[in-house]
Amino acid sequence: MATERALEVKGLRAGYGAAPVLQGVDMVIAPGEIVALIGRNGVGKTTTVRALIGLIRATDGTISLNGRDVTATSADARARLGMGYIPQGRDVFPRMTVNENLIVGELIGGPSGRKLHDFVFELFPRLAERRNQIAGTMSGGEQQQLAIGRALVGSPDFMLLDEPSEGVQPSIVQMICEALRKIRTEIGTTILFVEQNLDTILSIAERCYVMEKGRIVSEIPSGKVDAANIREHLLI
Ligand SMILES: Nc1ncnc2c1ncn2[C@@H]1O[C@H](COP(=O)(O)OP(=O)(O)OP(=O)(O)O)[C@@H](O)[C@H]1O
Repeated sequence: MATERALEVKGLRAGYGAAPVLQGVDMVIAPGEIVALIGRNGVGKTTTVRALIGLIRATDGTISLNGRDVTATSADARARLGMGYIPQGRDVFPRMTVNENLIVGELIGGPSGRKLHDFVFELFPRLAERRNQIAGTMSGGEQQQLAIGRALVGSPDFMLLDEPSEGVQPSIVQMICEALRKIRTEIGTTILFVEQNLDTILSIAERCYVMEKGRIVSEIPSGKVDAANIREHLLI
């Protein structure tokens, strides 16, 4: 039976070595929601995403994906259970072509990955034109599109993006926002993204979690996501 909780995080604590960063993070995201994680610099947004996908270990608390406790599983296992991750700074394979990057992503997605390969080219026609180009020679915006495409062909139920608009020119940011909306509408993917760019948040977030000092301190609910409510949480 489908769960009403794509992601449920309870009392999550994590950090780097002896330095705790997350001090008990709680969040619940419904299937198909698009949620922004916002907050000032250094409050722990990237650390939250890295703990959710399993790149750093939880020292306490639980993470459940579609009702299944994944707290103790590896990043690789979480990817196979449906978590797709687009890190800050893109991180595509720079010496491979666009096509080769997508084929590597398909290894996680299995048979449905191949169909999504074509969908990626529909979402991002620029990638279709440049399918044989070496990824490292493309612009930052094109590499961001490819990073999203590579995660998408892994056929994730749940996508996590860390500052997808960072270093990307505004016209491409709009295209990326449209693509994320389309991914949700056409495939039903749940999306959590860390973002500092007000326009991007206003364009796609249905709800926001506000983070301070390693905790979620408030939520901007659906219908209240506007510039006045968000701006105060974005200042450095
Ligand atoms: N690899 C690391 N080793 C040790 N401390 C780290 C490491 N990465 C981040 N930190 C520290 O963890 C805290 C939270 O950092 P994090 O990157 O999660 O914040 P953030 O909210 O994403 O900030 P920003 O908006 O600047 O990216 C900061 O104090 C940071 O210095």
